[in-house]
Amino acid sequence: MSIFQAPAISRDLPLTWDLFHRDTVSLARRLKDTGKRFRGIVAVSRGGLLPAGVLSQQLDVKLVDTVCMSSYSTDKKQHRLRCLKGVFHDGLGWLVVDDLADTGETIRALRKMLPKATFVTVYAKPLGKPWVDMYVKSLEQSMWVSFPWEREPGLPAEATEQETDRAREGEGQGQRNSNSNNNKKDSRESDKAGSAMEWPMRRPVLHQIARRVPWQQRKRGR
Ligand SMILES: O=P(O)(O)OC[C@H]1O[C@H](OP(=O)(O)OP(=O)(O)O)[C@H](O)[C@@H]1O
Repeated sequence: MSIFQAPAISRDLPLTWDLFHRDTVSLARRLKDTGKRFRGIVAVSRGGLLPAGVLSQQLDVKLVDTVCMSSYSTDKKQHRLRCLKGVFHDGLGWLVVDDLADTGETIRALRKMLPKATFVTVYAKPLGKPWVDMYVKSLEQSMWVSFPWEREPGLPAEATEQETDRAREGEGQGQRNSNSNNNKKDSRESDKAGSAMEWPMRRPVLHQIARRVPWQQRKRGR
């Protein structure tokens, strides 16, 4: 497994719904220009759910499935990528959609599951680009992308993760955690113990890939 170097956070990219929508429609137009028709779309949950909805409309593809990926920290400070729900075909004729290819680890893992699929993302960073067939916008590796669905309605695009958490929890419950890295890590570790890990009941976990990137160095600059 590759070891990725630490990208320094230089600036954030706060995306609005409108900009995300326009970028995803651009992706759809480029896909249409290829003349390729897709029998179905696989959204990479969670970030791929939103672009998949837009592409489903734009490309008039009504068959939509998901693969559900989760990454979490281990005691050895490694990061593992786990497939909570996969699909059981080779991807022929399918379009796999995610919001962002950051280190490329997610798409790289999914290419093993769906070797014949076409992989697209709306945004791609340098380490992620080699793993996708098409993307719309290139981002610096150090950028932290704040997607609109990760914030609360009414908060500005520049809202921090802490501001989003406070808005979700309401007044009086105190600040959950002053460190946004820990916020995400906590939620991922709770994923590890959650009931979603029970899927699929009678099949082995499809992909367990060691993530050797220290959390602070990981995608979106978090
Ligand atoms: O190229 P990579 O380094 O693998 O990063 C890209 C992945 O990271 C994000 O998901 P995240 O792990 O934040 O999970 P989420 O979509 O459930 O929030 C994004 O939606 C991609 O799936």
